[in-house]
Amino acid sequence: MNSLTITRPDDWHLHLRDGAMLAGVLPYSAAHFSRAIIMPNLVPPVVTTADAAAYRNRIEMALPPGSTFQPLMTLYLTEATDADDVARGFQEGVVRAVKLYPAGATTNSQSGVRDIEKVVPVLERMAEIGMPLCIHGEVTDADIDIFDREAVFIERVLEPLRRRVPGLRVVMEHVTTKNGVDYVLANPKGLAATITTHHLIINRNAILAGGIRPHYYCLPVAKRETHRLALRAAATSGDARFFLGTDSAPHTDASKQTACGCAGIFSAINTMACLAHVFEEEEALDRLEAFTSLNGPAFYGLPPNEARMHLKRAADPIAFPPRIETGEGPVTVFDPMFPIHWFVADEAG
Ligand SMILES: NC(=O)N[C@@H](CC(=O)O)C(=O)O
Ligand SMILES: [Zn+2]
Ligand SMILES: [Zn+2]
Repeated sequence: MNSLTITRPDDWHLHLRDGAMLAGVLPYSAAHFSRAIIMPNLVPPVVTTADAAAYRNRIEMALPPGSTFQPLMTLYLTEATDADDVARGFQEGVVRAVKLYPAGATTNSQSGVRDIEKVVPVLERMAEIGMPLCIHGEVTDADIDIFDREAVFIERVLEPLRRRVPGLRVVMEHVTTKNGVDYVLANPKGLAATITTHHLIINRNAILAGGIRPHYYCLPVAKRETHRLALRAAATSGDARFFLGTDSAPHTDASKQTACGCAGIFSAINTMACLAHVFEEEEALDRLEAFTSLNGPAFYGLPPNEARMHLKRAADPIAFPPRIETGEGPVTVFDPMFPIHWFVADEAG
């Protein structure tokens, strides 16, 4: 197959940052995606509906002229989050979901939640009104091995939390393990997971074998091959509980290529091309649309986009830029380590 037409995709997990970085990266997401769930881990984080409305406005101001890209806003859950503010934001359509970061789990998560009991009233309110909770599912205990943190989180935090607040709709963000996939498969109601492009492509060897490669370091960290294969099977299965969240997370090269580099992979530019490659490899091109364009809207209670996207396969590999320039400095683009022949034939403005 050399071309494919799908419903225009959405990105259900995206970091756009703010200021000069926002201006530098936003056009790439807006060129391919109609909507995206925007992560709230700014400094300081997006914690109130007013913060979310102001951030949405800054995103809209940074859009290329004529773009119809729609940012779907989230709130960063803290132990001081006000349930009334959350409910108001959801009912007014300003806020689509709340994001739970365990304190210290990832980039800018210092204000995250330490004691789940403290946020139970907010979670109960969300369950009542049908508002989804997006979770960065890793424990932060120093004595838990970094490669085990997702699996341990499911057992120790996620399962008890879901029992404590039945009816809460949960998205396990960027699942990276077979444990995560199996947990979703075993729980038919109110649970879904996003999967990133890069976790379908790299395993942990990409970061560590033959030299340390900071541009493959992200959180949750890529795991061993068996996990990558489980993620591929889930993403290409067509199962409505799995959908795309690129977790495109730009950091400048200076902040990644250093003794203590930031976690995050910037993939907005070539995500759709990489995904077409992966789904072709898995003989599942007919299920790409479910993963990128249908399952996410269904979970979030939104209609799929009316617009279409045309993907084409070129005879020669596509030359994606190795990095982009932003007002904050260069940002390296995800390199899948294989030639990509697919490209998006109709980029939006
Ligand atoms: N994924 C990452 O490695 N980094 C994200 C944070 C996150 O999604 O955990 C970031 O904001 O840089
Ligand atoms: Zn995360
Ligand atoms: Zn993220």
